[in-house]
Parts: sequence; C-alpha cells; structure tokens
Amino acid sequence: MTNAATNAPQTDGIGALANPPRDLLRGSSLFLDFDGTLVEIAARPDGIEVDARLRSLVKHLAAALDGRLAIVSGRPMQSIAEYLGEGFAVSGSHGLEMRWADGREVVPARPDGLDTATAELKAFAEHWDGVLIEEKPFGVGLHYREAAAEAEDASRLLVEQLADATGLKLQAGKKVFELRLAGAHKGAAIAAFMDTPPFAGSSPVFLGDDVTDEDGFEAVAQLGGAGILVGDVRPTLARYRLDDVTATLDWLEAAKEALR
Ligand SMILES: O=P(O)(O)OC[C@H]1O[C@H](O[C@H]2O[C@H](CO)[C@@H](O)[C@H](O)[C@H]2O)[C@H](O)[C@@H](O)[C@@H]1O
Repeated sequence: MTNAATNAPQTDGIGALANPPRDLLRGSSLFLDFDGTLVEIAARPDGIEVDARLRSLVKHLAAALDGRLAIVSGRPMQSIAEYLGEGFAVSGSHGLEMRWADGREVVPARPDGLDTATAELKAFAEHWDGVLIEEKPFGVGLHYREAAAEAEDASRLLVEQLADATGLKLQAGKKVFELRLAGAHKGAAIAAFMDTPPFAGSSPVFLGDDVTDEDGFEAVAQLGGAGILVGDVRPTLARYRLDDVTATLDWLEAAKEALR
C-alpha cells in the first residue's frame, strides 16, 4: 500500500519495512528526532540519559555530512543544546523554532493563551498524582506516564477544552498531551532546512519514532528522500524501520563509517 500523494509506503503489515541500507546517507541530509529515537523513553522528561557516545556520534555525523544534519525535536531548542551541545542545526518545539549551524534563527512570539493554559494545567496536576506539567517557550506539556489510567481521559477532556478556549494546537504524543502554538510541524521545518544551504540539493532522510514524526516522514518522501521508523510496525509513511534506539545508534555508526 502506498500513500497516493507521496508515493511513500504506508504499512500495516508486520515486517513490511526493511532495515535501511548502510550507505543511505551518501549524498543525503540527515534529520533526527530525539526522544525515543536517539535516547530511550524515560519515566520523566528530565530522566533521559544522554552519554558521550551519542554526543560524539551526532558531532561526527554532522562533520561527515558536511553540516547536512539537524535534530528535529518536540523539545525546545535550548533543551537539545543542553543535552547534545551545539555546532549543528536544530529545530525545536515541533518545528516552531529553527536554528542553523551558523547561528541563524527563526523563532516565533510566545502565543497568547499559553500562560492561562499553563496555569489551568498546573492546577489540574495538583489533584492527580503522577501528572507532570512541562513548561516550554511556545507550549506546555501534560505528561501522564506515571499517573493512574483514569488520568488520561480526564487530561484529554481538559486539554481539548483549553485548545478550544485558547486557540492553541493540541498535539498528542507518547503519554503526553501538548498545547502549543499552531502553524508549524516537523515536516515544515525539514522542508525549510532543505530550501537552504548546506541542505539544498541533497536527499533528506528522517528518523523518528512517534506519530508526531509522520509529518517528517511525509515531507522527506515528497522531497525524494526516505523516512525511517524507529520502533514497532504501525501504519506509517516511513520507507524503512529500525527496531529500537539501540538499533538506531548502531545503524547510525555504520552509516557514518559508510560515508568515509
Ligand atoms: O520530538 P521528540 O524529540 O521525540 O520529543 C517529543 C517529546 O519528548 C519528551 O517527552 C517524551 O519523552 C519523555 C522522556 O523519555 C517521556 O517521559 C514522555 O512520556 C514522552 O512523551 C519531551 O518531554 C516533550 O517535550 C517532547 O515534545
């Protein structure tokens, strides 16, 4: 089955997606999701473990690709810099923020309604054990990974009401509901990078694990490149699949060597 608009595979069959070839990055630009792709999912946003191997891998991949690498995350750009360092392109906040390796930045204004939404979510979290509020520059996340099962429905109800009241976009991820400024997504950020040096003229490859990464898979397919789904098989616009974070880091190491 293919998506008619992008000609990318859309699979619901176990094992239908092959592993990416190790020479896929030759002549490519590399776009990397962060949580669940480069680092294991943790109980809390601040509980992730980022080691020297990952920081070194990202730095050396960026050099091997002559700068054609960007981290494309739902986290704020500042958070990515704190975990991975700088010297490469980053898009944060689900495509809302962009920074090129030379320091050029595109950053929106803080949205109206965000302070109100954040205050409401914080008040809600006081009544639910395990619900955690993550404040971000252009959005706010309600995490329910550590909460009782009923918290999900109650949280969904509240964030839907707040999205209606504030005009903020509701985006669901892995055990999280985010309310954020509308008007961008990861696919749009990848397309914007691909319009500019050093990315322009290359073929984009995007690795991601979450449903929020499907915009990125669609964008790279439209631009003649390929998406790589990290994790279990599901309906997706990715062309290839890797089992998990460990397989992803191993493939990235092999792909880096293949660029020599
Ligand atoms: O686009 P990503 O880089 O994948 O970021 C998506 C969100 O990741 C973080 O939340 C997720 O990871 C946490 C740590 O493993 C986990 O505790 C949480 O349940 C996940 O939803 C981050 O906190 C969010 O801001 C990102 O939008």
